[in-house]
Amino acid sequence: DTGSAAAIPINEVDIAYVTPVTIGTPPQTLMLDLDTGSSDLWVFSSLTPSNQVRGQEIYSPTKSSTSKLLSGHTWSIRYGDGSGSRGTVYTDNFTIGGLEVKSQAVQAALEVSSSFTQEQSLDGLVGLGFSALNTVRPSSQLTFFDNARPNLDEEVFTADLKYHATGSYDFGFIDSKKYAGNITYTAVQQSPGYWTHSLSGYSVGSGAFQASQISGISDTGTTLVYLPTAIVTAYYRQVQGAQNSQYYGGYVFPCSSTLPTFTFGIEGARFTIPASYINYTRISPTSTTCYGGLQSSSGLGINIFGDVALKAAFVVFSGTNPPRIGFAIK
Ligand SMILES: Cc1c(C=O)c(-c2nnc3c4c(C[n+]5cc6c(C)n(C)c(C)c6c(Cl)n5)n(C)c(C)c4cnn23)c(C)n1C
Repeated sequence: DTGSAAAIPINEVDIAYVTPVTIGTPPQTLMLDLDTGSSDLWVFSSLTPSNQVRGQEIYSPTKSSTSKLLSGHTWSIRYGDGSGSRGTVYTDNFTIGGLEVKSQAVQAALEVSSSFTQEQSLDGLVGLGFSALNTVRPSSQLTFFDNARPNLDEEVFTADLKYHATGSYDFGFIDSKKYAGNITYTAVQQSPGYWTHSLSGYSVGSGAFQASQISGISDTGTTLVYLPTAIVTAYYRQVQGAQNSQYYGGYVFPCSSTLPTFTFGIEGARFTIPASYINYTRISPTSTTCYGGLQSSSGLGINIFGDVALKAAFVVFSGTNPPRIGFAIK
């Protein structure tokens, strides 16, 4: 089997991408954020208190003839930005881009934090990390990818995220029309459950490539890129008027400043993030101060290759044994 679905930016600065999925019988369509940085599939539901729902589509298990309560099971998740949700669990038919998994664990939210309530275009998440990270208890549940794997033509899914445009996620095949040249693969360390791998180094603008192993996670659910302070300061040293603002919680600079590109290495291959991706957003609609798409990972305990980096490449998440991740120019 294979599947292919759109990855649609939810706002004009690609703060997150959502993908239409269908759940249950008859099919209920929700727009979910496919997130390689977590492993819970959770949705706004008919069980979510109405004062926590503001425009989101909801999953109503009672309206689905194929839903089954996974009795006695609960879940609770906290994300890197402090947001979170918790709830109960059903199994139901779940389809992304024509690829169906019967009896997928669908985690119905009983409570969501305010940042989810405020984001009306996001109806939940589909975790595509390793199932070891799933928070359902007493027995953890498998991700959509892990459930689909035995039926996939190839044990892969790919992410083709785009800058200010709709991209795609494919399951079970690698579409050679979506990239140029070769795919460079590198090893993935799957514990504790993220798609953890190393960059082989970086360069700023036209500067020399600095070879160094930088371990981090490729995370489609994180907006920006978080790298070691030494690398980030080297980058913003090239930006007139840049400063690391306590007030704004990161590197900001005059929107009129010229930004260099940022290049990262995967093994021997090189991928360049255009300056426009790193000139992320004005700190407020009328401000002339802009917030950077490259920020420091100090204090996070992990480096995160988020959407600002991933949208500069075609990325193959390979569930082979051992797992690996591949990057190609597009
Ligand atoms: C260690 C870490 C992160 C780890 O991942 C992280 C982060 N970065 N984007 C996101 C997340 C997103 C993407 N996302 C980011 C958003 C921001 C910054 N704002 C203002 C809105 C309205 C957002 C929405 Cl709707 N969506 N989503 C949906 C979730 C659940 C995230 C959790 N964390 N997260 C941050 C900011 N930090 C420090």
